[in-house]
Order: sequence, then C-alpha cells, then structure tokens
Amino acid sequence: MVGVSPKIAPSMLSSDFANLAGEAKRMIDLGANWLHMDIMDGHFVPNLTIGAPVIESLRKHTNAYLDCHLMVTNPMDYVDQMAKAGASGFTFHVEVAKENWQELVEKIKSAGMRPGVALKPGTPVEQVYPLVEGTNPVEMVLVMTVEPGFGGQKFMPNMMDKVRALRNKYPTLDIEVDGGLGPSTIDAAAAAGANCIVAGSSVFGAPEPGDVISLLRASVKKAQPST
Ligand SMILES: O=C(CO)[C@@H](O)[C@H](O)COP(=O)(O)O
Repeated sequence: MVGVSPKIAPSMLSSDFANLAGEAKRMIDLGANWLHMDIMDGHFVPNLTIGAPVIESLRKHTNAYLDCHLMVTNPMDYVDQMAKAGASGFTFHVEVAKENWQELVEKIKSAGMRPGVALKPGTPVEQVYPLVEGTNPVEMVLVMTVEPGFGGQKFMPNMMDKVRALRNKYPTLDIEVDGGLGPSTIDAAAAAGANCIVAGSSVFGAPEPGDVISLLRASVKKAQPST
C-alpha cells in the first residue's frame, strides 16, 4: 500500500463549546493534526450544532486545519460563508449532491477550500467513485461509521468494506472515518486503509487525550509502514 500520512482529527463536537478556542489549542498541543468541525442544519440530520459564525470566531484563535463536515441539505449555500469564515476543508454529503457535485467541487476549490465527499452508512461506496475520478476530483472521502448527527455512537465495523474498496482503488487518496473511533476500533479502520481519523468521545472523554491521539496515529502508521 502506498503511504498516505495519518491525520488525527479530534471531533470538536465532543469538546466544551463554551471554551472552544481553549479546547482547540489543547488538542493541537496534544498532537492533533486537524480539528474536525461538525456543521449540522437540523434537517439533513436531526441535530443542530455550529455554523460559519463559530468557525469565524475560532479562526481568530488558531491556524489549525479546520476539517469541516457539512451535514446539511444544501451544501452549495454554505460554500461562500464557510470560506469567508476560514474553513480549510469542506466535506459535503454525496446523498444531497447527486445533481450538482461538479459545480459544488468547483465552487469549493475556487473559494480556496479542500473538497471532500462523505457518505452515510446506507449509501453504496460506488456513488463516490465518479467524484474521485472526475476531471475536477474531490481530495478526500469520508466514510461515516455511524449514522451522522451525534457523537458517542457505536462503530459500525461493516463500513470497513467501503474503506477497503476505496483504498484498493485509490492508493493515495485521503480516506477519513468518523464515528465510534477509539483504541478498540482503530486497528480495524487502519488495516482497512483509513488514514484520516476523526475521534470525539474517545479523545475528549479520556483521562489522557494525548495518549489516545498518539495511539490512533501509531495504529495508522503501523498499517501503512511507508508513511
Ligand atoms: O460527525 C459526527 C457525528 O455526526 C462525528 O464527528 C462525531 O462527533 C464523532 O464522535 P465519536 O463517535 O467519536 O464520539
């Protein structure tokens, strides 16, 4: 397997939102590569979290890569505001972009963000292939390993078939997994080929979050020895 570098991205959904800047700094100081930001609209998923104003506030306190996962029904409406707010990555859901993903990817890139596509557990992996292979491809695929909407859910091991299929087809693609990742599930995800690891409750709920971040990274490195 060609090496793709590990990116450990604590999900800030599990952080203390009242102290977001402090929590972000704590995660970066403990070795996180990215900060994973869950944007929800209360429609695509049955939960509401943060939007561009909070990203804009956080951006004043950190230079970190803000890996934004848009769990929204109309991602196109969010591109300009997220770029202006300081988002680094913009990952939209394939389920709501079947008609306009080419225009959407173009717009995300033009706005200076890195495009990614996410898929829910019930969505066949084949649906994202055209987005990875197009002339204007996405740069990351996010395989949801829980139903999107809430932290603290149980990892779905059968999603590893999707990760394996993606890694076999695309040796250098960034493949992210999100939901239920922690010390007991990381080895399965890493062995399947995931290199970008989102982890919320396992990091923020640990007595030593830095140890969990290190363990997640070590597992990805072990599975991909050339990184
Ligand atoms: O996108 C989501 C939930 O929709 C995730 O980013 C969760 O926040 C991950 O939390 P844990 O499962 O790691 O607690």
